[in-house]
Amino acid sequence: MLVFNQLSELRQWRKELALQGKSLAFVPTMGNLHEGHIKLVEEAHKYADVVITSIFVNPMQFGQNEDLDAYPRTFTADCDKLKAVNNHAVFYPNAKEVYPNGLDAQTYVEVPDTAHSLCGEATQRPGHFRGVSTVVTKLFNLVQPDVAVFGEKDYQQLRLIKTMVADLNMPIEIIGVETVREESGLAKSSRNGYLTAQEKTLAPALNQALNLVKQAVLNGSSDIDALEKLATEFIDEAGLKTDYVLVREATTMEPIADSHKEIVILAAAYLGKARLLDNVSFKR
Ligand SMILES: Nc1ncnc2c1ncn2[C@@H]1O[C@H](COP(=O)(O)OP(=O)(O)OP(=O)(O)O)[C@@H](O)[C@H]1O
Ligand SMILES: CC(C)(CO)[C@@H](O)C(=O)[O-]
Ligand code: BAL
Repeated sequence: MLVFNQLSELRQWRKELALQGKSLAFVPTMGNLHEGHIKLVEEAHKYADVVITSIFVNPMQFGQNEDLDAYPRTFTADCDKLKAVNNHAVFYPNAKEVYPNGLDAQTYVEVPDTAHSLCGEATQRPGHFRGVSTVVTKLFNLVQPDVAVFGEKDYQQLRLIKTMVADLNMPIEIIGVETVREESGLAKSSRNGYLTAQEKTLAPALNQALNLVKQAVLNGSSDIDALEKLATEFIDEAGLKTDYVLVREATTMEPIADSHKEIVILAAAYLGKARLLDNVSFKR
């Protein structure tokens, strides 16, 4: 498996691939890989001749009091996992090369609706989505993939990338992959590593709450405020602290109307040192 630290090495390799007429699929990650990431790599193989994964803990998407320094960095173990699924190349740049003019550079990418108005993220993680759209644009410029693969676990992120790629005419197909879960229903996530054994037994309540609301919507419940409140109470009573529960139209993520058939329920909650995210989407 090839490992590129330097942007110049990556660019040279990319040119050679193009000359060979090979297509390229890209899996962006922040490392500390688990079965969710590995599923993305396996899916990526279905769409292109060659698969490249990036490992980059992007400073721009972390808030001031977030876990940038504590974020788990496990490069050697990550490479072993990637080799085992025939990932061809790893892009592992340093922050100075990705941000040559620092984090206060004048140019950034923002998808305003997602960055500012959705799902409480604007209040809980200001600047987070601007950091994601900016770094994903940089990574796309560097890697120049034909296809890029993202997890549905980060539902708003996936919607944001799809909107950005369409708005900016980026010639990249975006593939979403279903969330990989523990047997308990808990969505796999790098930050689950922050949970104690005791907290891990509480964490599945987030997914249980989503399924409760899903079932109620399928049974014809239309009092969305009451359903969001019910789920919030369920999560809080289990010992987590709800950030938000929102029942939305699946593509636009607007509040739902009777005409909407595709629904997503999004939730985030704090537990110990972790902030857990989950969602379920379905047709009614
Ligand atoms: N359980 C999962 N199933 C499928 N895809 C996932 C899962 N967890 C993460 N991904 C996807 O992997 C990609 C990289 O995510 P990232 O490296 O941030 O991992 P993470 O587990 O989401 O980490 P964190 O706990 O920091 O949110 C993203 O596209 C993300 O949606
Ligand atoms: C897409 C991403 C790699 C950008 O840093 C990150 O937000 C993630 O891991 O989901
Ligand atoms: N998986 C999303 C990356 C983040 O929370 O910063």
